[in-house]
Amino acid sequence: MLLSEVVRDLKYTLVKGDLAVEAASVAYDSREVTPGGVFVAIAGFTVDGHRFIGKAIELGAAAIIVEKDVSVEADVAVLKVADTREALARVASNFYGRPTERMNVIGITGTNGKTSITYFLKSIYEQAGTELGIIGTIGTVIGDRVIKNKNTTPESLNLQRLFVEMAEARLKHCVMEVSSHALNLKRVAHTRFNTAIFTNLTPDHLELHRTMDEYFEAKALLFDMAEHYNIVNADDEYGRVLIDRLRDREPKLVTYGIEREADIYASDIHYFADYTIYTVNTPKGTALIRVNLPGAIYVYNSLAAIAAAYCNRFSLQQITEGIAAVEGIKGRLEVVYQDEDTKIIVDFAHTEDSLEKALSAIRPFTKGRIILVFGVYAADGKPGRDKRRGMAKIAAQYADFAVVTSDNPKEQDNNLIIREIVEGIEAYNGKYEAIVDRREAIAFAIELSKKGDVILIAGKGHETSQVIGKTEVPFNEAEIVREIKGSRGNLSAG
Ligand SMILES: CC(=O)N[C@H]1[C@@H](OP(=O)(O)OP(=O)(O)OC[C@H]2O[C@@H](n3ccc(=O)[nH]c3=O)[C@H](O)[C@@H]2O)O[C@H](CO)[C@@H](O)[C@@H]1O[C@H](C)C(=O)N[C@@H](C)C(=O)N[C@H](CCC(=O)O)C(=O)O
Ligand SMILES: Nc1ncnc2c1ncn2[C@@H]1O[C@H](COP(=O)(O)OP(=O)(O)OP(=O)(O)O)[C@@H](O)[C@H]1O
Repeated sequence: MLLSEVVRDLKYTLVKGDLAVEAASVAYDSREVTPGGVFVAIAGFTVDGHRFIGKAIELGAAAIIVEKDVSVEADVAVLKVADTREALARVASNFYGRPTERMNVIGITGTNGKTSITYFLKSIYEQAGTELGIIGTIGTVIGDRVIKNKNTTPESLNLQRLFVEMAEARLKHCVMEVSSHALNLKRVAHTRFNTAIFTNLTPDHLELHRTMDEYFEAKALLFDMAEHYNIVNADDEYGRVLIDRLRDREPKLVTYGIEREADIYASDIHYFADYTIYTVNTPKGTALIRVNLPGAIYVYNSLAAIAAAYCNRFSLQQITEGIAAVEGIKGRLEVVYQDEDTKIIVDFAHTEDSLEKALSAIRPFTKGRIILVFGVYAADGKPGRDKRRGMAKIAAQYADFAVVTSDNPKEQDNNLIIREIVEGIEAYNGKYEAIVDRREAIAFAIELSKKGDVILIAGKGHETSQVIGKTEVPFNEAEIVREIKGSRGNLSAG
């Protein structure tokens, strides 16, 4: 493709060189530049990509896109733009032939529930005989293939490439999780969304966004991008702020909820230990829904998926069958062990709100105690301390006993993290034991449990490794539970 085509609709100043050259590839990492490629220099959080222009030229770059003044002697084209992250998204979309112009893309943002919604939607599409690709925390799913993503929402260049892979696999529909980081860092700029969904907003990622309002404004960006529908949770405080902003505006606003008036809402909800039954009310009629996951959170998540499917013209029968066909979601209140005495559940809850919701979903069906095994990963500083304190408070108030352990301590001081959590639990008179090694902590909880108790292992969900320092060590909680339990009992999942 000619460089002039690659930079179509990009606002730039041509500092040197000309655009009538072939552009063989695009890279935002100098180490990935190939001969004849375009290198986009990004000033990152750790290093400044402009420092690696020399390296990119050594590897054969034909063009460089920068946002700073640079001096380049080599015979390459240099284009200066206002924001290279935005430029990367434009160039990536052009280079891959603007794939989302021929695709139906549904974007989901919000603190919790995004992954679950992608799986409910995939199932509805499948029941109706249509394939839906997924991009999110669990990876990119294209048919039977799961590709690991470095980020929940990949960098624009990787993202546009994934859309092309979906198109090559003849997928015309994609649902993706859109993180607030991605919106701020322009990873989804120049992606065309048909529908946008807002789940909820509770404290998380405050090390990057600083305040809840900043965090909200980052999420809100998605709702200026969707072309046909904006779907918003009417029961969420920030959802209602968004609704006020989006009402009487294009695209069409569709609300969902349980408590407040909404276009699509649940009534007659009956909660059971492993599933929930409710009536969904839509402008086109009602239907009985069975969700094979417990708790109000999965009523909300399934409602969001139903709203998106409704907007995309699926029938109530297809919707009902699709939701019922989801037997469970990896690491989401997943029962990894059950016998007549104990139930052991693994869940991805890693924020204050999600931990509270996960514990609340389990409580009504627990005859004995809830023993919670958890740690908190959060960087140092006030947002990190607040998160540890907040989750400790929930543990003290909603669990009967907490085994405090490590999550993904990364390069943080694990003992300090655990000490801060323990202080938080003590402040609310909670019962606890602190065991740094997560496997030992799980073993301790199992040893401690008595007939009727439920063990909730929270924080890592579907993840199969633990990051300690810079090392990623294998850590599969379902397998670990099975090993500890040996051949006793009856494994129900994993
Ligand atoms: C804090 C953050 O968001 N960092 C993201 C950012 O990295 P960065 O700015 O630190 O990059 P950097 O290392 O400073 O490098 C700057 C530039 O120089 C380039 N470089 C670097 C070295 C070199 O030799 N040559 C070279 O060209 C790099 O490729 C890069 O383009 O840009 C990278 C490329 O897009 C991202 O992969 C990276 O995500 C990191 C891995 C991350 O952990 N991000 C998290 C916070 C995140 O984005 N999370 C959200 C939400 C998750 C959730 O749902 O909870 C997500 O969407 O994943
Ligand atoms: N609607 C909800 N409201 C609050 N908490 C929820 C909701 N849905 C799920 N959760 C809790 O949050 C955890 C993460 O859920 P899920 O993976 O669906 O969210 P997510 O938005 O994809 O999160 P992340 O971006 O961190 O991957 C679940 O394991 C559960 O404990």
